[in-house]
Amino acid sequence: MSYLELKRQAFEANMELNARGLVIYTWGNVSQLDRDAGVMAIKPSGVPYEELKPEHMVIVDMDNKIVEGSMRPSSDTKTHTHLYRHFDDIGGVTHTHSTYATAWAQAQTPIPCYGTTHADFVYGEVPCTAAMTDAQVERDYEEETGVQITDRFANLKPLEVPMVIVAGHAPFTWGVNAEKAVYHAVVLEELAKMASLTLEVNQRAPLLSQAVLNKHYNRKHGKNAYYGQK
Ligand SMILES: O=C(CO)[C@@H](O)[C@H](O)COP(=O)(O)O
Repeated sequence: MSYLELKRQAFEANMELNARGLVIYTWGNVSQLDRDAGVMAIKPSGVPYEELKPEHMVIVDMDNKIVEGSMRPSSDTKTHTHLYRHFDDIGGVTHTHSTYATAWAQAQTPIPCYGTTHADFVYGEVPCTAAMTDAQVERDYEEETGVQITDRFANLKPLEVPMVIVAGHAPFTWGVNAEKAVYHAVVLEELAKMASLTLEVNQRAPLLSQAVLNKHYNRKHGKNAYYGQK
C-alpha cells in the first residue's frame, strides 16, 4: 500500500484511541504495519492528539530506521518493531497508559479470567511480563520491553491473547491491523476495570472454569481459529 494510505490508517487508529478516552496528552501510540513493504507508520513522539495530523505519521522500517517523515517516531518504536518481527500474524500494535490496565501492570499481576466477558476476547489470563533486571533496563528499555513480551509469549498464540501488561509500565495490545489493536486496547481496559471491581466485591472471586472458557472463546472465534481472521 502507499505510504499515504499507511499513514492514514495509523492516524485513524491513533485518533480512535483518543476518542475512546484511553490516552491523555501524549500517553500512548499506535502503529500500522505493511508487512510486504517491511515498514510501519507510527505516531510521532511527544505530539498531543489534539495537534496530530496524518502527515505527521512516521514511516519506519523493521530495523527502526526512518524511511519517511520529519518528526521523531514514538519512543516505543523499538517495542513495536520487535513485536512485528516476532509475531508473524499481527499488523497493528497499540500502547497506552490506560488507568486500570496500567494499575495491574504496576501491581505486576496478570489479569485473571473471572467471567465470560473476558473469555470472549482472551484465551486465559491477560499475561504480565517479568520485571526487568537493572542490566536489561540499562541496555535499551524499549527493545528489552519487546524481548520481555515475546519471551512471555513463548507458549502463547499472539492472536488468541492479543494483549499483555508490561511489569511496572503499562499495556501493549495488537491485532491483524491497527484498528483491531486499538479495539483490543479498549477491551483490555474494560477487562482490567471489571477484574478490579470483581475483587472489590469479593476478594475470593472464583476463576472461570476451563470448560466455560473454552466454550465461550471457541464460540466467538471458531474452534482453533485465531481472533481477528476474516
Ligand atoms: O510509555 C511511555 C513513556 O513511559 C510512552 O508510551 C509515552 O507515553 C508516549 O511516548 P511517545 O509515543 O510520545 O514517544
